[in-house]
Amino acid sequence: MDVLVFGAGSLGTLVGALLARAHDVTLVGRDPHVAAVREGGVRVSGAVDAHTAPAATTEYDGSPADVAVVTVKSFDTAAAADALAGGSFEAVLSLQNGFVEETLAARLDAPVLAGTATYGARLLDPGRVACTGVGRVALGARRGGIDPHAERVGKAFRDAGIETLVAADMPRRRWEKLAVNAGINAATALARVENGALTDDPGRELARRAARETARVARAEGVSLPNRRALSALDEVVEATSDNRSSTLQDVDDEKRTEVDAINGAVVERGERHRLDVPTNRTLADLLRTWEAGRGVREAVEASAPTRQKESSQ
Ligand SMILES: NC(=O)C1=CN([C@@H]2O[C@H](COP(=O)(O)OP(=O)(O)OC[C@H]3O[C@@H](n4cnc5c(N)ncnc54)[C@H](O)[C@@H]3O)[C@@H](O)[C@H]2O)C=CC1
Ligand SMILES: CC(C)(CO)C(=O)C(=O)O
Repeated sequence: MDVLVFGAGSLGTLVGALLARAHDVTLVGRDPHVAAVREGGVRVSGAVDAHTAPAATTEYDGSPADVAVVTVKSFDTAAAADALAGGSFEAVLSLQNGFVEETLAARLDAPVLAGTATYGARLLDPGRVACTGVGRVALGARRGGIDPHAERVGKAFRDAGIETLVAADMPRRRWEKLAVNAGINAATALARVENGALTDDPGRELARRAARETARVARAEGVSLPNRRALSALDEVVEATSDNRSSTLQDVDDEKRTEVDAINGAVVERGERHRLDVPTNRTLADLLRTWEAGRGVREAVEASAPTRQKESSQ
């Protein structure tokens, strides 16, 4: 299978290098990483040991591929879709955080599959990536149901030795992952702690409040996500990744823009559609956006707009 991985950073390089064990893979990324991959391939260390030689480029040339895997940060999705628009793919798979599939689907002709990845990846140096935790890729039709493209892509991932589940309930799974990220990412980034710090109060209850709010918004969106399911997923991930520095904490460490808009910000935005107040997510989003504006990693943004309920009561 011909695979294009668009966004050869931490996750894209790990997944692309592993896929290259069984498929023809081309990474699209930036120098000096691309130059190093061209020179010596990708060395994977940590929980997985591998050395493969995918092709690599800084500019996608429109060559067709069976599947395009998108692994840019959520806020780069529209630009990535524009770059891919000239290509021909049997399917496009997003492994990103956030509800980005619609952005891809609006710009690309190919069927867009939803995916979640609980592998941990960290780009160490150009050409070197660490697998900081073996997780699982879940993928399927973004609106749920059985999809032949998902079956084919899932087989390709499994043939490359990637733990993969082809799921018919991706809407629920994406909201469940969002509840986990809403609970973990901002809290650990703002408190500058590893995920395990959320095992005990006050962090545990803070994370649970954000996750419960997220599950409530999911239900308002017509997705069946009971609080108990969101909270058990949160507990499982906190325990399984207790030594991890969340991706948002890593972004704060590196003084880089975070994915707050795709995580807590998305809960606030979707909640407003249903006149639901989500004070914990709103506060976490406003704090992270304040940090981003203060560090100049994004233009100053308006604080989250007050909910309509508040406006109507004024
Ligand atoms: N790193 C991890 O362990 C995991 C990451 N994710 C998700 O995967 C997505 C990517 O995360 P990371 O890999 O950590 O981010 P990253 O920032 O390491 O990788 C994204 C890469 O895409 C590249 N890129 C962006 N636009 C490009 C363009 N137009 N042309 C070429 N290259 C371009 C960037 O230069 C960067 O290297 C995020 O949504 C994240 O939440 C999900 C699970 C785990
Ligand atoms: C699951 C979790 C929270 C692991 O750290 C993650 O997805 C992230 O850091 O973005």
